[in-house]
Amino acid sequence: MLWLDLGNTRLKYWLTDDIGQIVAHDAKQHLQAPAELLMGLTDRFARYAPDFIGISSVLGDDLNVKVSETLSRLNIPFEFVHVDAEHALMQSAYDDEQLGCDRWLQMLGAVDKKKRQCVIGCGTAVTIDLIDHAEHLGGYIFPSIYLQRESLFSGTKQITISNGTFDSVSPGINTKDAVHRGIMLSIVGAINEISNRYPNFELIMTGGDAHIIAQHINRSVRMRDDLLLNGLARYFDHSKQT
Ligand SMILES: Nc1ncnc2c1ncn2[C@@H]1O[C@H](COP(=O)(O)OP(=O)(O)O)[C@@H](O)[C@H]1O
Ligand SMILES: CC(C)(COP(=O)(O)O)[C@@H](O)C(=O)NCCC(=O)O
Ligand SMILES: [K+]
Repeated sequence: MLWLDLGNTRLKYWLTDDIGQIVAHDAKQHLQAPAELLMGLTDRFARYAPDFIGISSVLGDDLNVKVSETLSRLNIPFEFVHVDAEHALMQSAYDDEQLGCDRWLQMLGAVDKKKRQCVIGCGTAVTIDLIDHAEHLGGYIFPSIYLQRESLFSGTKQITISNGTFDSVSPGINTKDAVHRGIMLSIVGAINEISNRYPNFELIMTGGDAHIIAQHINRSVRMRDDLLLNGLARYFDHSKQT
């Protein structure tokens, strides 16, 4: 199988064998041209001859059409995931016409009907979703640390910071530190607030920036780099059965 995750910043793919083991995977920035990036990967994909392609995309209809055109050349059946608030594995209170398919799949990949869970996706946006015994209660969307920095840079005259590291949440005594630490505190503070409000929810993190953010969280956090892939596998496994 070939699994594709088209996020706002990166295209990730995983090739798996008959028993679900990953035989190849990668993550690449697509610069809003995922179809062109995929075109360059088709030889590689064809060599593994997957029998099916499952896709999660949050890039919208126009780019999805272009991606479909590129994938059609492979002559391998493919299918985009559609969010279903009434899925057998997880019910959701969220408007399923609006819920991002990556958020939903990450939850589907984590959901356990015996648990209370808080799934934190750290990509182009940071998302925090609450699941109570396989019922999605809803969640929150924040700009990532990088988007927050870009908005300060473009919305102010005296903040000219465009690089630096997010390594602390102590008070800054210069602009560069104040910017990076303030941004990190906004996300860490939100996660701490959620974990105070929902003390019995297990914190689960995934996404490109999960490791940077997790360093500043005092509670134990379960890192799950495989959540979206697991969600894709569960989704298509289920749709084959029904
Ligand atoms: N302006 C930026 N500078 C540096 N890295 C960035 C910037 N914007 C995004 N990134 C990186 O891109 C990655 C996006 O994570 P990922 O989980 O792949 O997100 P998405 O699913 O939204 O594409 C993150 O690791 C983040 O560090
Ligand atoms: C919230 C997101 C931008 C996160 O995307 P990502 O950071 O993974 O690229 C995406 O899931 C999305 O576009 N969602 C639609 C809005 C919603 O979930 O309500
Ligand atoms: K957007």
